[in-house]
Amino acid sequence: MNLTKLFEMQRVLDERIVKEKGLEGQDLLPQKILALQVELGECAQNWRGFKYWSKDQKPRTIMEHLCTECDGRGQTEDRFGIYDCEGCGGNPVIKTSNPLLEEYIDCLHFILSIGLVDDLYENLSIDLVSLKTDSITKSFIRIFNQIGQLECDFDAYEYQNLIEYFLGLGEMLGFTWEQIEEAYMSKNQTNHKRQDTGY
Ligand SMILES: O=c1ccn([C@H]2C[C@H](O)[C@@H](COP(=O)(O)OP(=O)(O)OP(=O)(O)O)O2)c(=O)[nH]1
Repeated sequence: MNLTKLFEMQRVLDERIVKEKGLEGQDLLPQKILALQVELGECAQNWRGFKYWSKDQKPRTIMEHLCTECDGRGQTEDRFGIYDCEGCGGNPVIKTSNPLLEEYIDCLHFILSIGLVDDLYENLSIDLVSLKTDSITKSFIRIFNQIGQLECDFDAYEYQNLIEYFLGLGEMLGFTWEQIEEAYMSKNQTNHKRQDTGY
């Protein structure tokens, strides 16, 4: 797991956002902390395993995106007959995505971004481990607590704990490091494209 490369990519993205939004010199740490809490909540929402009151506790790991030209029917119709849709050629599922992984990756962006504040990440120990608890629910709670703890004591010790519990959560959710890295690269690129198009 090479976090150095991800920190460098995150730095480029963050500096670009700050420049393009005219936020130079502003302390964005509170916003980043809250953004991480929100994304972590969205990640839990897509995991769903804590919803003991519901029959539907299945993680949202596959979402089908349907062709908009035929509204997912695969076919179009006119007065002469029914034809395969020109947009999708009759295969209306144009892509699938993994909402749970995507929310985890948004969290990773903000965790890296927080580590870049005051160069906190430079004091991380080289041997990062992944820390687990005895359930995914408790890992989510642990990470929420750890974010609060880091907000009180903004130091490398609390930051390292946050990363290590977050890495442990990724494993407990079934993600490999290769999957996480690839998804990070892809979302990082999307975030750049958003800046290109004035998001
Ligand atoms: O300084 C920043 C600010 C944002 N991001 C990234 C993190 C995350 O990948 C994305 C913001 O989250 P999301 O993609 O969910 O955007 P949103 O604007 O919150 O989405 P929505 O409009 O769906 O609420 O921007 C950074 O990397 N650095």
